[in-house]
Amino acid sequence: MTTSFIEQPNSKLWMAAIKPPMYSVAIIPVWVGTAVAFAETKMFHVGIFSTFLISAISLIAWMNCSNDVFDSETGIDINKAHSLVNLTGNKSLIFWISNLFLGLGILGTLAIALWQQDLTVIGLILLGCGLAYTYQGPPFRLGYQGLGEIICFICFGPLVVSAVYYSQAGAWSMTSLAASIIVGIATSLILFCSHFHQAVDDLAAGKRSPIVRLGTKAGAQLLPWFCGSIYALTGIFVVLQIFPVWTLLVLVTLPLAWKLCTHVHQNHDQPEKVSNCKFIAVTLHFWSGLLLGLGFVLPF
Ligand SMILES: C/C(=C\COP(=O)(O)OP(=O)(O)O)CCC[C@H](C)CCC[C@H](C)CCCC(C)C
Ligand SMILES: O=C(O)C1=CC(=O)c2ccccc2C1=O
Repeated sequence: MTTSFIEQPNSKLWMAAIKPPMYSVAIIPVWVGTAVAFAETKMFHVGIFSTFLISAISLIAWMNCSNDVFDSETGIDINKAHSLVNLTGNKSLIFWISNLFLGLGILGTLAIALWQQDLTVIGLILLGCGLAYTYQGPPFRLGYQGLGEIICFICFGPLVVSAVYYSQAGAWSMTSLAASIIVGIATSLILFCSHFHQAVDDLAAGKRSPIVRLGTKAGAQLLPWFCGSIYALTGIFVVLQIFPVWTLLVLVTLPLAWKLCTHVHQNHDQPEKVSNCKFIAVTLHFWSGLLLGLGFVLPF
């Protein structure tokens, strides 16, 4: 079961509701897309980089606030003390705050489009926002059908990394597409891990997450393949000379991936023990993304 309403102090619940570590999922695609663009064009537009970073953070805030609003309508968050809607008791306030973040995120990317005199970036981000809405918003709620990981991969991988690359270089790149696959997988891994401790509540609320569909044991067995694909693909892209050899720095995160897989393997059916695996996945995503980007920038 998820956290009960009486177990934790309010400040802890607010931190859990705001989810500060989760904002690294906004930073990494912007960093990697920009690093690949710098490696290929030797140019770096600091204004576009900073604007993209602020927009991406606003869009994650939109996703997280609106997630609590939409989940309050299905009853799935009834036991979730760290829901912003449950904490404030004011769904419409959280709804309007989420819209404010969405507006900020879109305005930022619009500014980049105007800067570039090209609507490509705003087009890609609007597509990402539309897909993100289908994950949790009515009438779609595709996350409830177990499609969240695929949506997450497309949005945080090819869509956003390509948009960031384009915002810097004004063109497309095979290397950026290859890098986006790694970022997309590492981000979907976070969402996948976030379902282990919620399997019982999700099943009761009719949410067929991949862990509800597979069971926690099969989910734990799938995890090493999921993590392994990050390293295997990086190696393949280096051998194919799509990535510089320095991107093998990603291998430094292997102990973290090992920690994640063994922790989930041992505790997959114990919600209170496995619940922190999402944050191990966030750490893995952050360091693998940081080192991947560094691998592109270091040769200069
Ligand atoms: C809110 C998300 C996951 C949480 O879902 P869940 O309902 O399981 O959570 P709780 O258990 O805490 O209730 C994130 C889902 C991500 C989504 C599939 C894709 C988001 C796309 C971005 C908005 C696109 C822009 C990204 C930016 C970096 C430019
Ligand atoms: O609250 C969560 O579980 C998640 C929030 C979030 O913004 C995100 C973004 C990208 C991948 C996964 C997740 C979450 O799991």
